[in-house]
Amino acid sequence: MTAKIINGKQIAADTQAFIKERVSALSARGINPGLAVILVGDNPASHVYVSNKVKSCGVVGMHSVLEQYPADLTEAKLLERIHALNNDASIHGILVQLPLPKHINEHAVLEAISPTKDVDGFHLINAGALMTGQPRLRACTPYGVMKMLEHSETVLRGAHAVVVGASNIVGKPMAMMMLQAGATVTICNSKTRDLAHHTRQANIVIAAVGRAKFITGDMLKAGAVVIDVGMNRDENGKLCGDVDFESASQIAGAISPVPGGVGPMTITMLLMNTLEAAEQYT
Ligand SMILES: Nc1nc(=O)c2c([nH]1)NC[C@@H]1CN(c3ccc(C(=O)N[C@@H](CCC(=O)O)C(=O)O)cc3)C=[N+]21
Ligand SMILES: [Mg+2]
Repeated sequence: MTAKIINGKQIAADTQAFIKERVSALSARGINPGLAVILVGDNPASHVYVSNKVKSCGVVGMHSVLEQYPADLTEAKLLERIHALNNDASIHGILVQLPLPKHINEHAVLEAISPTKDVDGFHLINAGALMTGQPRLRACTPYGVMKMLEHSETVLRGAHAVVVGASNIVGKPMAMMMLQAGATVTICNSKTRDLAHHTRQANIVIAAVGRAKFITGDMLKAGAVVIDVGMNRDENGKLCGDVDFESASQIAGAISPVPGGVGPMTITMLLMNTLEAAEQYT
């Protein structure tokens, strides 16, 4: 069996076309959605991601501002900037790129962002809203994965989904979204005994462990839908996911690649969240 490819890049392009229409409809009513991205320090990967986010805003006709600060920026200064952006009517979404330098308390920063402008969906209010089944702004990566499952016509209701990884930004919100959609969800973590026993039961596997090519074909049920959230470098420095694509694509029914899978959807759902924030909170 050779798996169908879930093409995140294509789904992202289609979704962006839809976002672009809604942006122009909103602009016609005098509201131009705006995103502020804050980057602290000089992590080269962060620079690439952040410039991609700003570029994507342009593609859908959104306003964006990029604020860059040196690594020694104080937490107080950063909080001051967030408060200013919270009160800036031209800005509907605020994203503080992670990771932050160690001297800055990440939790304090994320909680300082107004929940109505929290387009990452990381604020306690937004995490809690998802948890209690009344989602407001949702974490971009799992939100994007939900769109990928929808586009690949994967049935969630009654299905068994296994999430490998329990982070606050991917694993936990992912599990909540699929649970809400009617799936039976197992959340595995780095300490799970006999992980393959769990993944082999799954109709849907979401790999978000941060270990290159960790999920192999022998760990899958035949025909499973596999979404790879990983972003790693392999032994040759090439970008690769948490799934061993070569073996997994022989067993899976559908699989998302890296690159060209979840990554482009994460950025697209950031735009979607900014649009939703502008539509709902102005
Ligand atoms: N506050 C915050 N929010 C984030 O959403 C956030 C963050 N911090 N810090 C870093 C991670 C990483 N991230 C990516 C998004 C898209 C791609 C992406 O588009 N990847 C392309 C490939 C890119 C390449 O070639 O390097 C793909 O998968 O096809 C990658 C990584 C968002 N993050
Ligand atoms: Mg990808």
